Amino acid sequence: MEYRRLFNSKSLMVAAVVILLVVLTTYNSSPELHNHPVAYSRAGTDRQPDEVTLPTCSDSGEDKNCMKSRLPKCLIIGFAKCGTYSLIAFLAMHPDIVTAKREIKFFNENYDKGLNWYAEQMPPSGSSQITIEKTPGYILSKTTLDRIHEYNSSIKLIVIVRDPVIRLPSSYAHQEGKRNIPSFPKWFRSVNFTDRMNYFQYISVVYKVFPKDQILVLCEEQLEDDPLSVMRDVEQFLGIRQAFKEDHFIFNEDKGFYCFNTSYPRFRELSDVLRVVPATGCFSNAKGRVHPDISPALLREMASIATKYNEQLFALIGKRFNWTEP
Ligand SMILES: Nc1ncnc2c1ncn2[C@@H]1O[C@H](COP(=O)(O)OS(=O)(=O)O)[C@@H](OP(=O)(O)O)[C@H]1O
Repeated sequence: MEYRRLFNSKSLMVAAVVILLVVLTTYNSSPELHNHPVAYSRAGTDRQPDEVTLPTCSDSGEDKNCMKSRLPKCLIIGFAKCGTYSLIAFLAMHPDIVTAKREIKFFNENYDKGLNWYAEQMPPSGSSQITIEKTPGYILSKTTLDRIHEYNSSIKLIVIVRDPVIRLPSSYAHQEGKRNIPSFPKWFRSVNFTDRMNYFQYISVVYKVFPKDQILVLCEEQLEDDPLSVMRDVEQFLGIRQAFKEDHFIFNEDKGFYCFNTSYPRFRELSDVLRVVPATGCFSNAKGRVHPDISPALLREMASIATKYNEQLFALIGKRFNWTEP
């Protein structure tokens, strides 16, 4: 009896020590592995990293009903003040698309947090859905684009641009609430306006890092005037079914923009996460601000600076936008 008790307690101790050693070895083997994006993507299987955390199901197969956080297969990488929010919010209505609820800024500002952290920011999705994240700042740095390429070299990228002569007043209107902001002409000369009007310098880098067929360049003016046609372009680009219909969007005379058709079931499902006025289906007042009046002379000056960059852009992407000319 004594002998058996001794044996049991000894084997229990040995088992406990073995378990402890296994746990410690696993933990110490590569403490940064799970936090380092590149290390993570190389570790494990050869698959592209689209299946990371598993909060709501334990099925590792591709069961359609298995909802889990999946990494983005498409990013909206630029440009700020060009309709990026309206674009991603409208896309969220598509049954095959799931969108991150905010700008995650992973590849530029939060890269050290690791790919697991990035995945955790994504809402659950089914295996046939595509997760999209937008951070307009991604396009501004080659390092960021290289990181995206290393993360997933076959990722799809969407860039949305806007008449540069309108984008600058939009940036100004966004800051107008701040105290001591100078008049538009003074503000314009205080910022690096040539840089802000030159989309070509940034988009040409994207074309160097990624193949052409993985890049879609859209324009804000089309999104504003005909959101359905933009949604169709994205459906085609992503290779997903045509689900958007004319009556998904309703032009609101008061707002002066297209808004969601609030009677769509998916709108009601999403309305608490979208920044919209639930009653109208329009975006909040942060979108569609009143722009400052600009003198014809300053407009001409801005347009003549922008025009050479615009021509370079049109040649690069093989399409033209109807933007202000000098
Ligand atoms: N349907 C609809 N409703 C409201 N607003 C619309 C819409 N479509 C495009 N836009 C334009 O989106 C502009 C804001 O761009 P972003 O969302 O990229 O701004 S931000 O960078 O996220 O702050 C915003 O710019 P401003 O008009 O200067 O406010 C809008 O012109």
